[in-house]
Amino acid sequence: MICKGLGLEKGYFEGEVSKTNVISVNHHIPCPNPSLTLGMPVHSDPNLITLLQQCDVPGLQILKDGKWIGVQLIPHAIVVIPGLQLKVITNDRFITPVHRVVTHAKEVRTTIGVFLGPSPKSLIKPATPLVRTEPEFRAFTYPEFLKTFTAGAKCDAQFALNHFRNKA
Ligand SMILES: O=C(O)CCC(=O)C(=O)O
Ligand SMILES: [Fe+2]
Repeated sequence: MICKGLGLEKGYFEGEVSKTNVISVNHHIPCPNPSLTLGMPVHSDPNLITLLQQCDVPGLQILKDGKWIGVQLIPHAIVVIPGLQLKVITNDRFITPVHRVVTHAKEVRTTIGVFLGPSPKSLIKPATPLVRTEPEFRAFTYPEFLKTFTAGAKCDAQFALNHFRNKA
């Protein structure tokens, strides 16, 4: 579906670019005063794409126009979060949302995330059909990206993207 929307050949995201598959279960315990702590800090997912199964307790928020918006709870729906590699490969067409998880005063929140990401040897670069003049990013391997992303234990998406961005 993503390939079709972008005009890329079917199966473009199959193979090395989506070879790693990490399943993570997040168990957010209640916090009597949710203003004191977050369930998960502000971040952008560094992988290719994340598929998230929420439960019936709210908590996930996306930053939009400087405001935190709660992600709606729809029973059995999967939340699709484009990761930073999708932003690079689509040459900035995809937005990788900044998100966080707030705590709930009383309820436990358990979610299941499937994180699809590139294999270590996969070379990440903007897809040629999506580049008009110059690609926005230079080619890199996923381990190179993660090293920059996690430098100083910061998980700073803008820093990592700027590091690999071709300057005008
Ligand atoms: O638990 C959630 O709702 C979101 C988790 C998340 O953003 C992540 O694991 O990257
Ligand atoms: Fe996330």
